[in-house]
Amino acid sequence: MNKKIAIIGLPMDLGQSRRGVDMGPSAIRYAGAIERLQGLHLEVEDLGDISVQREAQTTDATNLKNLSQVVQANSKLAEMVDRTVTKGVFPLVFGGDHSIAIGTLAGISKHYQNLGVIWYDAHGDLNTEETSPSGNIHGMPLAASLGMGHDSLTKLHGYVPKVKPENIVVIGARSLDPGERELIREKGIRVYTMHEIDRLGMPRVMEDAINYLKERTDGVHLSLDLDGLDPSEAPGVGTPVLGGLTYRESHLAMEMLAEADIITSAEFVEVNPILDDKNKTASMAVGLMGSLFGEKLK
Ligand SMILES: NC(=[NH2+])NCCC[C@H](N)C(=O)O
Ligand SMILES: [Mn+2]
Ligand SMILES: [Mn+2]
Repeated sequence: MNKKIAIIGLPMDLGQSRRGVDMGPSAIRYAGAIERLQGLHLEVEDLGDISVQREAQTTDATNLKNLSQVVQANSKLAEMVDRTVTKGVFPLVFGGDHSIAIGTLAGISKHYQNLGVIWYDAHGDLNTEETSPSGNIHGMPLAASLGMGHDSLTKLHGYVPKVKPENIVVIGARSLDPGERELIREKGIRVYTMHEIDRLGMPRVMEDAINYLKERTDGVHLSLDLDGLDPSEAPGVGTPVLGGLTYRESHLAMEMLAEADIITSAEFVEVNPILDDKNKTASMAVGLMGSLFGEKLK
């Protein structure tokens, strides 16, 4: 794995309806992310937070909430991530709601022929403005990256699509809207729902996912939504869904990714310190980061 890491924060909550995820980057830093990575002898540079314009520049003539602000913030993120990858540095992005994956993927994907994506999440985030039950853009980033949805989201950073359906693996899904299920079926996206994880166990699921991606991709982005974890352990998220992954399973998943050495960029999103219990969810994000970057007990 790349020894040089650049941290980029995007303190944005405009892709969903609850205040608080804009404080995610501070909470993750406060939980000791940088020290943890430095402890692994990695060279870490914190590029700070991207500024977010809260007021709309134009009135959006769509049912997508805060579209112009989300596009503006994501365009800045795409620029920064693009520059980071160009320098040969590993981009590590702290959110913010999950709509920021649109910008992260836009900045990364042009550097690869076949970028793989691991979407670690309770949700598919495969809605478009037609299928979304909420109008919240954080439920749309994976669809947008596939080239589906509103033009200003799909065309962000100047090219479409960012990922191919066969290069995506979703892990931990347990809340999928009807339109998302249809898209998964239609595009043949590989999804390990909680059902497969319970039946096969995390070791087998990760082994499968890693082998699958290794065969077809030349880089893999990890997009980790903390609501993939069970809310009893990770309460600091805006859209909790019961029946989720444990912290232990998630650690194992990260350790297996570290061993396979396939991850080339990552983001940790949806940490909401206002809903959290003593910064526990942010601390879990940091713990998982440790494992992802090769922390070992012996
Ligand atoms: N990144 C997330 N937490 N996404 C939750 C999405 C929830 C729901 N599917 C929606 O479209 O509104
Ligand atoms: Mn998500
Ligand atoms: Mn989610």
